[in-house]
Amino acid sequence: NENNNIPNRLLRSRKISAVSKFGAIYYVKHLQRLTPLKYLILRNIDKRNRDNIAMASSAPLVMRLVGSSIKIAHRAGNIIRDVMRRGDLGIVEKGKDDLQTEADRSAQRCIVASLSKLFPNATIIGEEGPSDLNVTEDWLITESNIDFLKKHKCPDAFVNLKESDVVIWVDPLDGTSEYTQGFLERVTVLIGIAVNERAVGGIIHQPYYEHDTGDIGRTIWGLHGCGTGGILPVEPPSDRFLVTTTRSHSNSIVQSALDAIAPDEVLRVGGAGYKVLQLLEGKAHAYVFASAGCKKWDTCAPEAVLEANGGTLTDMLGRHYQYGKDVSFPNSSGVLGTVAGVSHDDILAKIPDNVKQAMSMY
Ligand SMILES: Nc1ncnc2c1ncn2[C@@H]1O[C@H](COP(=O)(O)O)[C@@H](OP(=O)(O)O)[C@H]1O
Ligand SMILES: [Mg+2]
Ligand SMILES: [Mg+2]
Ligand SMILES: [Mg+2]
Repeated sequence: NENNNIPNRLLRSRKISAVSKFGAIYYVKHLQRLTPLKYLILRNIDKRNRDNIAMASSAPLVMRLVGSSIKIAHRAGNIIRDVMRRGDLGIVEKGKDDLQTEADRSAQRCIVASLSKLFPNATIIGEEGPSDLNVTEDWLITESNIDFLKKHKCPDAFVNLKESDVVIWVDPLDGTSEYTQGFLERVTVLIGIAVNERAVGGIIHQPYYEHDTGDIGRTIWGLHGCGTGGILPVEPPSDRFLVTTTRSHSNSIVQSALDAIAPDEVLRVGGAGYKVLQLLEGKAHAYVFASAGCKKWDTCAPEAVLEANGGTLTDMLGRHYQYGKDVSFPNSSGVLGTVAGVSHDDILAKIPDNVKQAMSMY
């Protein structure tokens, strides 16, 4: 389980490092307290810490992007829980059915400040617009997930990737409406990595996911050519066809698409990130949203994670969205996601012309 207490952990690793450096002196001075065995253990921990720091800074760019984003999304999740615990959500209405809270603002500041410090030449676009990046040390995450870096090799396609070719799409809190109404499990933090217009990497952090052990929060990642982690994907049932869609942003076109597909059951839940997690967990076969409401930051990370696991995410006409730095934000032709093993084309074929027309108007 990931350690939430970053300041303490830093403190501990600094202490260990100091003991290791001055170990000989410490050993002479505190003979009774620090046995040779303890000293050797501390020195080993220090060496491991230093190896990890070296690995985190020398790994290929795309691996550092994913490794750091795993840590950063986790920190943003802590901020989201802190705001809720304090109770004052600071809700602002950005537009119709479109809220922003203190958690959206603070989580974005933490994510964008951390990413821009680590990757100054990448383009970073956050849902909440330009943020004040002058944040406390506590919100500046410079660590990387070492486990990810150690266990995975950089896919060949990204070996020569340049920072200036990367666009990072940040949704600091996906499912704001659910957050304000207490459907907390559906809240996610989304960090999507785009290269050459395509969503290739993504992090979906779920701050309120409850593990059987009682621990809270999980982080799912996906990278093209590398697979997914943080979740054990489950296949959906073979005897029923289940579709997931919006809870709070439905309209008649959204409903026509669902009627035409005629699934055995429609799950109405909030959050683009959460709906893709439902696909990976075998709770639904398809995510169908025939509306222009989602934006690039809603789908970049979920698309990359779903596709890294063999699924597909496109618009309602079967086209992949473009995620370059100059694209417009709205996903104006809707969202269709399918899990590995489900035919995307079969579902596309069922979408009626009036829906397709409405989705290609922009
Ligand atoms: N009609 C609409 N107006 C504004 N935002 C919309 C929208 N339809 C979808 N969205 C955005 O798309 C995301 C997923 O929507 P839904 O939960 O309805 O499936 C939400 O992201 P945020 O919560 O990050 O703003 C939501 O705001
Ligand atoms: Mg929003
Ligand atoms: Mg969102
Ligand atoms: Mg959001």
